[in-house]
Amino acid sequence: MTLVLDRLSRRFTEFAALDDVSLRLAPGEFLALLGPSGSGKTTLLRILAGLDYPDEGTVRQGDRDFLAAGARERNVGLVFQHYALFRHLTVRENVAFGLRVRPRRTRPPKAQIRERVERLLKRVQLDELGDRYPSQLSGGQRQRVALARALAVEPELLLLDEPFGALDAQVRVTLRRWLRELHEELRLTTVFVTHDQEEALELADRIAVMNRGRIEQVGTPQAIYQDPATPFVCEFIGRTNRIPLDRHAGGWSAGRWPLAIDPWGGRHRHGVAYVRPEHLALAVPHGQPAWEAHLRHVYPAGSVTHLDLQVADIDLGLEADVASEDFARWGWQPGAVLRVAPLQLVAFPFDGDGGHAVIRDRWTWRPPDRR
Ligand SMILES: Nc1ncnc2c1ncn2[C@@H]1O[C@H](COP(=O)(O)OP(=O)(O)OP(=O)(O)O)[C@@H](O)[C@H]1O
Repeated sequence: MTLVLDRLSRRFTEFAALDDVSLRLAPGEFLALLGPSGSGKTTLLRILAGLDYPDEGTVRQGDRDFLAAGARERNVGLVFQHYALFRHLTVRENVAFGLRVRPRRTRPPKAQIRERVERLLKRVQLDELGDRYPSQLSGGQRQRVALARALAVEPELLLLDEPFGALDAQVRVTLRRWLRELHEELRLTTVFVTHDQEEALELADRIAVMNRGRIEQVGTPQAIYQDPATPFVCEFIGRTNRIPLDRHAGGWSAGRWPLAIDPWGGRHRHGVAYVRPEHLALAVPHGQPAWEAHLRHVYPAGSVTHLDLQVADIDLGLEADVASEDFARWGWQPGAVLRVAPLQLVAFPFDGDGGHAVIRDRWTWRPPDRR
């Protein structure tokens, strides 16, 4: 049943760790909470787990007041970054722990516990290592044991707080793909906390981007990347170029490059455009509007080449990405002058005193063939 989080706030002394957060969690969905350190991700997860309570707001599951239930009654499985495995118990005993400590009334018979543990060990691909102790396992293996232990109690909600945060990059990638496959098999409602955007983009059905205790945007990974809703999301997800825009008598422009229309009907004077490195055209024909950009550095990175450009006209350095094959064909060398223009962008005007972006006046521009 859908879990409805409504207007949650949590303050620590004067500081709002969560500030008016609302979110719906559909059954079987994999939601990533993504945000920088201190943005409130763990606080939100702890509230769902029953380890902390909000000062304001509700969490409901149908008619049920989710927050009124104790941590045990909520039937959640928890995995943290730092493996909280019992060192003196084997892998098998660790996985069985949550079932063994149940009151007799709800505890399954021994044979059933044994059978469930074996099934789980197979599922997390550790059936050969059941007799080992945690100290005899790699970090990745320990996290899989932690996950098996969380799954053993057959939770309705799985809460994962940076479960792969302490592992090296290669193991992280392997485990995240494995977790996604496991999720597709089990379809457990899952909330996954991470500050690693690649992890969130690859794993999640939807991402909630958090900043300073608030949710900036909730959406599919594609929507978050293609249609960022706020300047924070533009800058936090992926790489981007931030280009100031100004309105003159002749319309809006960034230096010599003009916007085709006035998106804000004359209401604003200044704004900012965000352009991803892959959304810069680099060989705009003469006669079409473009900036002249000096190619300062070239960074080959396999199939893609990153270019570091300097545009004197707007006094900005820009990053551009180009397919390495195309780059080789063009034969540019550092020092070359390229004719550069945005292919698509997201723009926000600033309010009257020029201080804050006006989020509701967000404007996206794509050429017709990219809409
Ligand atoms: N018990 C507490 N007492 C006081 N402040 C707290 C407490 N718990 C969290 N905070 C503060 O609330 C803010 C949000 O913390 P939280 O742990 O939710 O962030 P996070 O997004 O999970 O960060 P990280 O990625 O670093 O774990 C932080 O500024 C933190 O210092």
